Amino acid sequence: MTPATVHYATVTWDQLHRDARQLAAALMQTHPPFKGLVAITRGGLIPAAILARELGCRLIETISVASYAGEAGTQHEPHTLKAPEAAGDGEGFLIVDDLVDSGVTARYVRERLPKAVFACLYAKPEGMPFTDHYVMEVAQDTWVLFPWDTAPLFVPPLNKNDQG
Ligand SMILES: O=P(O)(O)OC[C@H]1O[C@H](OP(=O)(O)OP(=O)(O)O)[C@H](O)[C@@H]1O
Ligand SMILES: Nc1nc2[nH]cnc2c(=O)[nH]1
Ligand SMILES: [Mg+2]
Repeated sequence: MTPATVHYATVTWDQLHRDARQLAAALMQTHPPFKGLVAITRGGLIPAAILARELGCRLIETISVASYAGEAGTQHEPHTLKAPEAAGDGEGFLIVDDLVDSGVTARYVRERLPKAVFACLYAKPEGMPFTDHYVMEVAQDTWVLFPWDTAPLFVPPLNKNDQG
């Protein structure tokens, strides 16, 4: 994301659950049963839990990827904090993340699990080439606010004289 980001898209728990179930249905139609899932922490954890329940998968691996800024003007460089040992080269596994934005995280993980299928809930155009499945496209200049990023807040009424 660039500093020019101006739009936000709020995703509720209900919406996220519906989208994850829709993704599960699409995956069941297009792939044989998966041996297991690899959740990209942390954002992929809750989508992976919902998919695991729907797909009947009990083997859940994780890969923890952290990104840090490179030299000024260069793309951030991911590195692995925890490798997905149980997933081998990814054959028979489904990689799960919440979204692809620049695609840097997805590309990095796919290089390490070249035979795995990749799925996420939301995809921005730059990240789309790096995912096999997604549920909804989001504009590149939009920041997705997940339910775990937000909390309900009091909003004053438009009529400031009625603070009821
Ligand atoms: O396509 P990209 O530009 O790489 O962005 C997408 C990644 O960014 C977020 O994770 P983040 O690294 O912020 O960590 P988190 O999952 O722990 O919140 C999100 O969960 C994706 O994993
Ligand atoms: N929460 C959140 N994390 C991100 N990481 C990269 N893009 C996004 C986004 O749109 N929303
Ligand atoms: Mg993430």
